[in-house]
Amino acid sequence: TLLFLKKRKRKSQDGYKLPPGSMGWPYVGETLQLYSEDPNVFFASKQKRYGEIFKTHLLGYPCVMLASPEAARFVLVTQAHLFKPTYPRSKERMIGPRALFFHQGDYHMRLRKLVQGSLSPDALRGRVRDIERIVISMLESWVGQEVRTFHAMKKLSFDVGILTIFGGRLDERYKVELKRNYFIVDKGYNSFPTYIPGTPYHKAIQVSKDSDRPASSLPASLLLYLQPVLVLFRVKARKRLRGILSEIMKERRTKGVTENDLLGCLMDSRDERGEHLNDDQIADNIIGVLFAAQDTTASVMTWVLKFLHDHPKLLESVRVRTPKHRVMISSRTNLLAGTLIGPRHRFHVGGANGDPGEQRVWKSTPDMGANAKHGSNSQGYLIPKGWKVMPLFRNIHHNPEFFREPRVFDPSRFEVAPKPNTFLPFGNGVHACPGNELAKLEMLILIHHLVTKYRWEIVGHQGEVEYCPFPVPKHGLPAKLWRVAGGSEEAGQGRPRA
Ligand code: HEM
Repeated sequence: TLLFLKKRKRKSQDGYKLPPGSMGWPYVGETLQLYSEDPNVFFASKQKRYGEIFKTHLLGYPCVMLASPEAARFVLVTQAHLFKPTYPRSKERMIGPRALFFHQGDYHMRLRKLVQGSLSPDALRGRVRDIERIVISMLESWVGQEVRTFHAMKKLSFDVGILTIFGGRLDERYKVELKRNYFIVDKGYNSFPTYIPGTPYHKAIQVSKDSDRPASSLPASLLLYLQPVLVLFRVKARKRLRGILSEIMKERRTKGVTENDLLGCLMDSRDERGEHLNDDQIADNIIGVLFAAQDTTASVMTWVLKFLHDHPKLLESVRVRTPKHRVMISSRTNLLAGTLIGPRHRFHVGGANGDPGEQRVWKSTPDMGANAKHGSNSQGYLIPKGWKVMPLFRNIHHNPEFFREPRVFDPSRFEVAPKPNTFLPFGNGVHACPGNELAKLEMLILIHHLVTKYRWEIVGHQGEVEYCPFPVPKHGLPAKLWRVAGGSEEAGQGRPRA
């Protein structure tokens, strides 16, 4: 049973104690261990050793990790009011402290309603054609070239994010400037800023994974010395993003434009006292949604390409079903993942190899880290005030008790609905993802066009996973794409010669 204690004094009376676990070294705790090994292995080995609730010390904070569905629900839903979402300060600064992720209570609810409204199936109905246009243009620009799938998908989800936020009429020069500055900020956002050899951040700046970013051609040692300059560069890019948003808002106000996109909803909103949101509040939330919409969706779409490629029978059955549902994409937007491709072939959002939602916990947008406001007790353990609490979606999704052979890609597992609270790709409770319908729509449109008009080949050996921090196939899954007529290899131009 889940109880909570208002006062730590009761701890000794009731005999509640801290969960088992290790706090590691003074100050650094177990941070280096987490960052120098596969996070799957790190958390799975802890769970194996200490059970579903364990303590550790990461990034300077004592933490309690929750790998049980009931304990995660306790923090996210039933006792959510006892926990305050927190992020590393560097990330809060990058996104902007007024973004909804960092808040609880009335301000959070007000913003959440606005964001949710502009991402609802009703609002998305008018965006389908534009999303299709973006998807087709991305796929056509890929034909005949080797491209890292993850980067292509990042660009796709960025463009869809811009469409949802600013509608279909944003001036091209604004789009170019937003993209240029956003990707500079993004580069630093997901890295753990340390120069300690062996850590992913250190490796990332030694061997850039990003072929289309200019810094990658610089020698590693020079990059190390350039880090403080790069940080300043990012701060400048964040300021520039804010500046562009001000210009767009000013232009709309001068011209008296009212739009039903996210920016329009935020600009028009008034609270019960008739007060508008100020420009800082609007800007932080726009930048926040851009971040939340990007690597999450891009990493899932990268896995979709990989799994369809690796499972030709699945690809064929998706192709055969898709034309029947083609009309549905343009006429309805209340599609759920799986509707288009049939229940038998539902994708496990988050993939068998990881869970983008949970990656947020440590290194990305909406972090599940929470400060227990009171000493609280989960399944008989004490969570002292000020400790971070992290629901571990990854461990829950990989628990063989809930998902047989969890690491095997087997979409048929979803023919039977998962047990309650065991499958949470979009989170749970008041902070659950308001962009889930858009993400599913975007994926459906991509899958539809991919399987009906294109085939692709993965370049190089692909077995390993890297964390950016979302799990993606190594090097972002380099792949070549070509067109096929009628969706079948035989009828089309066929595989291009190398
Ligand atoms: C496959 C893609 C996606 C996945 C797996 C995903 C997952 C999640 C998860 C797990 C959360 C909850 C985090 C928490 O509880 O703190 C979340 C929150 C959020 N997501 Fe998504 N997301 C995706 C796509 C999107 C998109 C496309 C958008 C917007 C266009 C979006 C906007 C947001 C926002 C604004 C929040 C914060 C909500 C709040 O704090 O109230 N997400 N997402």
